[in-house]
Amino acid sequence: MSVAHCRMATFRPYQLQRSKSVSTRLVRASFKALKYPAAPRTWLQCPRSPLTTPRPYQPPSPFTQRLLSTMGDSATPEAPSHPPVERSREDGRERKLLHFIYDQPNRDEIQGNPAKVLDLIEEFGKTYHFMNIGRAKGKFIIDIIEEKKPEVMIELGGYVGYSAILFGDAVRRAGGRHYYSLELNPEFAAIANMLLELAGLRDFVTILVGRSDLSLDKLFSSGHVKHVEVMLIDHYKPAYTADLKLCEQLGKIVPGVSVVVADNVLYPGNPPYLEYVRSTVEQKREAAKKGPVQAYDTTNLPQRSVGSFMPADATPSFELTGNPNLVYDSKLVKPETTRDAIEVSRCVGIQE
Ligand SMILES: C[S@@+](CC[C@H](N)C(=O)[O-])C[C@H]1O[C@@H](n2cnc3c(N)ncnc32)[C@H](O)[C@@H]1O
Repeated sequence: MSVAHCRMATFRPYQLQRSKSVSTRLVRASFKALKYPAAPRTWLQCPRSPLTTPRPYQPPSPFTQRLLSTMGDSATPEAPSHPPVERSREDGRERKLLHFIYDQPNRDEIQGNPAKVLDLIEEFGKTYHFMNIGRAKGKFIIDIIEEKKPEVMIELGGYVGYSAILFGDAVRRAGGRHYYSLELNPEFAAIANMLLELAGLRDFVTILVGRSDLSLDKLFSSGHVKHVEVMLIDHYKPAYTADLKLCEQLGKIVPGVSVVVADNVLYPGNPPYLEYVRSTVEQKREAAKKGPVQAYDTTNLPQRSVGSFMPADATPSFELTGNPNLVYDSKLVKPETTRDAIEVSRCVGIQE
């Protein structure tokens, strides 16, 4: 691998500091929202003794506001002056799922049975929409797991653990050693851990909470993961290309070994990612002449995707060039029953 194209990531302590303070504020905000769920306006206006008067409401900083606006009412530290708004996807459905599953009368039969936990997630998914990959697209990924028999599989974007249960079980059955699920939202991670526990996969699957790029860097630098065998990308749409480039420039994409699967490439779609994995080496070398970039490519991405999960002006934690010399055999795989598809990119060579 050429040294010129394989610059190590430049770590910026500023980025880490920023993400730490934001997560601290998020936790505080979540507790505040839980403590004062739906207090009427008069609640704030009641005369109080100086000892019990709440501190004047401090609005969050603009950065935190933008981050929180991507995460739903339960995380928004608004002054408790009006009832929470019911918005789709932000109505606590993930917590309701946990109660639904843990309230099953036959929990002893479910314990240790990944298929039964998946069935229950799907059953509850008839009432609420969940962002799970589903069985139809999942079947193709299970085929890849059975073919490649990865020792370790990584997923970017774990949500409530559906894909970690589906593919973690498949990796274990194929003789693998471990599954890492990288998830930004600690509440989703906590729910996923409870469902993994019920599925009997808690020891096999580790959820890393935080930004995927920082977690990937940690996994590689700690030696827990030597290189990418099978990786599912299913998280912040602008980060698909950035995180793949990070793996490339750290030397973790290996010809003949690494298979990268990206979800939602048709709906909501990910044109910059498809363009990157389908480009020739010459096209990528030309683009890389600009030098390392520390920004997400959001060209032709739906605005909704750019503002989901992360603030719309978020930037990667590292300067990125990728490795333009890597050659992929990249194909769309679309089940008949879904309108969406996955992109399966196999690294097949390195062009010097
Ligand atoms: C589509 S869902 C994942 C669904 C899951 N793979 C499944 O099929 O069950 C996307 C998840 O990615 C997480 N996410 C978004 N941006 C992220 C980031 N930068 N790092 C890690 N996780 C992220 C979100 O919190 C959300 O839970």
